[in-house]
Amino acid sequence: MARAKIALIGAGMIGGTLAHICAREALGDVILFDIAEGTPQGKGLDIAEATAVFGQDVALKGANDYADIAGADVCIVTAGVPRKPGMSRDDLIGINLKVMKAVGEGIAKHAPEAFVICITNPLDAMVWALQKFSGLPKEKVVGMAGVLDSARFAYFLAEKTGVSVQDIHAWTLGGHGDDMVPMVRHSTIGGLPLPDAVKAGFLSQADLDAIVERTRKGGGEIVALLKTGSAFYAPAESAIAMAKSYLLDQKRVLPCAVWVSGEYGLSDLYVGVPALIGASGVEKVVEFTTDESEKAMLAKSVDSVKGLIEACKQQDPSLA
Ligand SMILES: NC(=O)C1=CN([C@@H]2O[C@H](COP(=O)(O)OP(=O)(O)OC[C@H]3O[C@@H](n4cnc5c(N)ncnc54)[C@H](O)[C@@H]3O)[C@@H](O)[C@H]2O)C=CC1
Ligand SMILES: O=C([O-])CC(=O)C(=O)O
Repeated sequence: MARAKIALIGAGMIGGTLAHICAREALGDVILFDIAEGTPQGKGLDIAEATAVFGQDVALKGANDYADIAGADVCIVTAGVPRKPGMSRDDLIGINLKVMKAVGEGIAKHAPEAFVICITNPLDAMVWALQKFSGLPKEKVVGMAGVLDSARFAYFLAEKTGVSVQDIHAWTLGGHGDDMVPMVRHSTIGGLPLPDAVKAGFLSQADLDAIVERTRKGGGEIVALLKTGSAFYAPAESAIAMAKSYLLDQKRVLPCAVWVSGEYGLSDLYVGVPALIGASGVEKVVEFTTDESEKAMLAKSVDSVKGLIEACKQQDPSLA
């Protein structure tokens, strides 16, 4: 079988990391696309030279022309700008919405059959705009945030309790902002829902509350440390998990920003929910039971996403 073709739109910190993982895992041949001349070519060549060390026969190519993404099976979009300390993700709309227009049109023209994973922030609004600008089927355009948010939640729980990250399953719902909803009742340590894990003495309620808060602000914590940009290793790994589920038809259930049509009482927007990803793209949305407090938190998070979508429509009336 021919190798898959993976187009990385944006060859910055996350794009370069994605290319490295794609090559090491031989997920497919990689096109690194960027508007910056030399950056995608340089990163592509650097990683291509590394393939002779780790022994994978994959091709990597840098490009500044959308024609090079032709026929891509997967496009992972990180084009745009990241935030710096003192900024919120929402402050990026002005620049990144314009980038999504160019990227959406490029993908529509050259890779309309691709499964598209958007990472650019503010995530829920940018994936919504990317789907509109590209006109690709909604089940083939998804946003990466929940895999990252729930990975942070799981890691903090593992760090606090000493239990292997492999036996912690954490879930978050909602938009990728500080009011995201870590799902305490549905997340488990060794199979125990977190309230039971507290009763069993794995961690205290105060520890759990602090971890929920730290998860919500996890992106900002890294921005404050790095000072020049935002997280890139964990975001890249998270998008790779989604790409693999599509390419290998793994049918994993992963928290992703997907188009909702009635699930959780929501419709006509992109928001983070558990989604089954297989060869057809988003094949199913999994609906957790939600109690009154979870419903209220989700509603607040969704309101933030709706506000961002309104801001996009005001900036670009073609989206209205
Ligand atoms: N959804 C999530 O969970 C996360 C989202 N992000 C977001 O991902 C985005 C990328 O982050 P990084 O890779 O760290 O940024 P970066 O600045 O290292 O890379 C962005 C790249 O996009 C390129 N670019 C800018 N305009 C472009 C255009 N019109 N067409 C093609 N390429 C273009 C730039 O030249 C640059 O190489 C940011 O918006 C950031 O906020 C970052 C972490 C997590
Ligand atoms: O916080 C940021 O700006 C980048 C991001 O979305 C994350 O790391 O969760």
